[in-house]
Amino acid sequence: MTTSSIASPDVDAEHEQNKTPVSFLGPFCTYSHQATLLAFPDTSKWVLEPTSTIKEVFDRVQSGAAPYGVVPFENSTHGVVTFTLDGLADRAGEYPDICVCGEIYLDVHHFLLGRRPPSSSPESEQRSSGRGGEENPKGVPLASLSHIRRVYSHPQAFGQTARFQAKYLQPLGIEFIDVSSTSRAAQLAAADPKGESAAIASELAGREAGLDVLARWVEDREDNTTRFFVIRRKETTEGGYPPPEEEGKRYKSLVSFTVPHRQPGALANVLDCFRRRELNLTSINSLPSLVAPFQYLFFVEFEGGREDDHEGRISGVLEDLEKVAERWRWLGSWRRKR
Ligand SMILES: O=C(O)C(=O)C[C@]1(C(=O)O)C=C[C@@H](O)C=C1
Repeated sequence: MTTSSIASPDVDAEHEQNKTPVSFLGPFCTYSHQATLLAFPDTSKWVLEPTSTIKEVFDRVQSGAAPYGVVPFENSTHGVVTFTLDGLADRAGEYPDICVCGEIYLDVHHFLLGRRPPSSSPESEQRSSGRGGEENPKGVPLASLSHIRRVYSHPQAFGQTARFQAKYLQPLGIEFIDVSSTSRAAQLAAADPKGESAAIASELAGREAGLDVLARWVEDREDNTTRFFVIRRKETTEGGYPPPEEEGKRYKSLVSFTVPHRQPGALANVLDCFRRRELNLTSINSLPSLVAPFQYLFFVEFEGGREDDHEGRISGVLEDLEKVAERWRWLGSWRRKR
């Protein structure tokens, strides 16, 4: 993917009107943008609309302003993305019509981006051996960082690069500043006239902002991957997502529920419904229910979908849930990608 193909979409207004909007956390070149392009690659059909927050993606999908949205759900290194879990939890009743209809996996490699120190030239860049031992090493600074005073990034990206920060940034007394996305972080670093700011963001975001690469592949693990959900309003078929596919017909589904708080074994009873129907669980998450302190809303994701429920196991488990959960909500099923 080149920066020009991703960051300078076709802006012919008349053309855009005939396309179906898809919302994602912007500005352009965020990881969310890159994931959105994987699921909605046909730019003659979809218009990709950046938002400032993940909440705004939920807002636009619920209101119908955008039939689809793409939101990061979990990262293989740092875990669940709480902003997205918040939207799916819908504890204020704002998103009654939102469900999940797809998933996307994106390999995430973070870069430290900023301005090279004034005295440095590419030739004088440090060439010490990093991961892999190649000429342009991974996970180590490529130039002195002594002029950097602050680093901007999204909290998830900070969480995925803790080892690099501890080894190379914290000893310099650098300040870490959370911002709404990694591309926003790159913009803020680029706007610093003194060149004392850096960002942890994608290579694309750095190129788009005109920043130098100060270190590449600074994530704690090379297999760092983020899984995104495609969300839509229930019943939306606009634009025909997901496209019909020959393969990949296996499904996953998501439900949320609360359990009677004072009843011993109440959570085990719900999980047992899935065991008895031989439905394999793929993730479990929880958030405070906000009904009373220390009561939780749970999310269970499992293999199988309403679309391929030939043996009635999904409809069966939902009937069982009705009996043992206090409240529950169907959040959708989609074709699994891995
Ligand atoms: O800031 C971005 O680039 C995003 O798209 C957000 C986000 C996230 O919230 O997980 C997406 C993927 C990476 O895990 C880091 C950040």
